[in-house]
Amino acid sequence: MGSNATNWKLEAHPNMPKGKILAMIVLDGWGEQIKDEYNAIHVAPTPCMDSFRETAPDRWRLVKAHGPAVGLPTEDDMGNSEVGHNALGAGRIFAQGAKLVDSAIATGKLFKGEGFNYIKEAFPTGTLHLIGLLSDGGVHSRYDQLQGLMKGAVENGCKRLRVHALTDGRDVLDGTSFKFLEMLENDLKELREKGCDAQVASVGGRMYVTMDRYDNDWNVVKRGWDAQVLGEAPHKFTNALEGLKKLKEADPKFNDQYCPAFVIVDEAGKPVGPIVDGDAVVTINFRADRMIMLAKALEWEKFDKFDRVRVPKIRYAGMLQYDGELKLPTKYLVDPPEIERTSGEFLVKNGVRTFACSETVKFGHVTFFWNGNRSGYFDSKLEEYVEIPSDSGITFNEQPKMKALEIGEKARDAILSKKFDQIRVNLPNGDMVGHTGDLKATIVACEAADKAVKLMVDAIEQVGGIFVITADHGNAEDMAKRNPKTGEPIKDKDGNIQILTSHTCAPVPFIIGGPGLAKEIKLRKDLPTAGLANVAATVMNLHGLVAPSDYEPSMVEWVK
Ligand SMILES: O=C(O)[C@@H](CO)OP(=O)(O)O
Ligand SMILES: [Mn+2]
Ligand SMILES: [Mn+2]
Repeated sequence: MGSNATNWKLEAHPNMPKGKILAMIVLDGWGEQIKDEYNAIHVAPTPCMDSFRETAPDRWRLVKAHGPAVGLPTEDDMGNSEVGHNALGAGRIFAQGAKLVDSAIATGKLFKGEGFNYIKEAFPTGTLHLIGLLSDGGVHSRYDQLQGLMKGAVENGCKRLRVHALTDGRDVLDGTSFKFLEMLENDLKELREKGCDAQVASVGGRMYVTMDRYDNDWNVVKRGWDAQVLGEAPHKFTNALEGLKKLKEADPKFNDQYCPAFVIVDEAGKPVGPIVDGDAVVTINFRADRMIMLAKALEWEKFDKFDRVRVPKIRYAGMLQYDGELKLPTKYLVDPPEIERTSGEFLVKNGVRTFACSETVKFGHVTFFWNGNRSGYFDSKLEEYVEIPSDSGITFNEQPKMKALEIGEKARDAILSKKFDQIRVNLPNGDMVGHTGDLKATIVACEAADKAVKLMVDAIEQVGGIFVITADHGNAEDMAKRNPKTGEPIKDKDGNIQILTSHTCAPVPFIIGGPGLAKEIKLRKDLPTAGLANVAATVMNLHGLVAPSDYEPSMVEWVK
């Protein structure tokens, strides 16, 4: 159903009252896991979060936050912020980027589409550049999709191929960049045997090169631009894998996420793959947030974020279109999921005044992702979105409290002002610090997030409101790689654990409470497999409204 045909009116709920101020709190990266020393949430003092389960166990449950429950291909796919917030906001499960690309490649549809035809025009005389995250994490990209794309491009006439690889270590174990680069080198060798001049052109770690988001730090994108487009970087090597090895040897603190940028040069010292006029470029990530800034640099004529020095005339396509509102990029290989009629839009159109807040690194999560990958307000008279600037240029284990307190205070003030019906926040700590793999810092991070929750819950007490607390996926609850059968942390011969920097497949808590929550409102017992997509209808009920019939069912009911 297109938005033109949409009936936006939501019926009043027969029993649940309207007009309660509702705090919608998302703890990023906060799952439920074995309570041992590698569970940072368990180790951290989190008296507020603990109290809900202890004092009102019937208002506490777990919900699914990974795999098919959030539109990902398989049960082995851990959750992530994009799919998690999409599901939370949309109230329905959409086949997500990962799945859409899989099927477009498997059916060959990708190679017949408008986007591919567009870049194909460059094949006879130009080079095809593929830029993106090199791992099988499945959060932003997947290696088998890159393989499929390279193979299909060569079959469709690509004669010269360059890969600009971004090492991961965040969605996969740190140190695996070597394995993936080796796989890539082997695949490129095979393509060369088929007559395509295929090589790695540049490498850099995702958090230091290219994959910034929400305009947090344009230097990150500039480093990538210099290496990928201009062929300039602080390090130059004739072989990618050797380059990676040398950088690791030279720096004891080396890790995949922050690998410095380097370019591959030929025997004469000339970069093998700068991007030049007449080339084609594809950004291979399917996930939007960390590709948007690069897409702007590649596509926008007017651009003042950094000096691009040289702007090549290229044919550029994204794996997906990353921003439907901005139509960015204009060309793309796979149609993104059409996430329409989100709860945010419904609620605003039914007069629910909405306040949303996070710090920069997660700001788009409670706005852009929540609203179905859509930027901006639905109705600027009824909405206010506040972004608190994140620290930039540091890894978050250096400042694990991040801006939790500031977010909590802003939300508290918004609650107490009574100017809003819904106050929605994302608290990034568990996730952002969890990704650093620093257990001690993650414990501090979880404590800070708990304090922020307390600020909001106390404010809800004062205004007689309702709170809803959940998370978008797991992360901080598990900082060690575990044996999948026993759940025991895997230890090496020296007894050291393998640090887990990634998200998890754990379920996440879902909690309701507050003085405005009538005692007749109960969590349903008949939805044991409910997931994040069930939250939107629940929240609509708590606002006194009946959810649209195609939404996943509400987890609450009125019991006399
Ligand atoms: O940092 C990110 O991009 C992802 C992990 O790849 O985390 P999140 O989904 O929580 O934003
Ligand atoms: Mn997240
Ligand atoms: Mn994360």
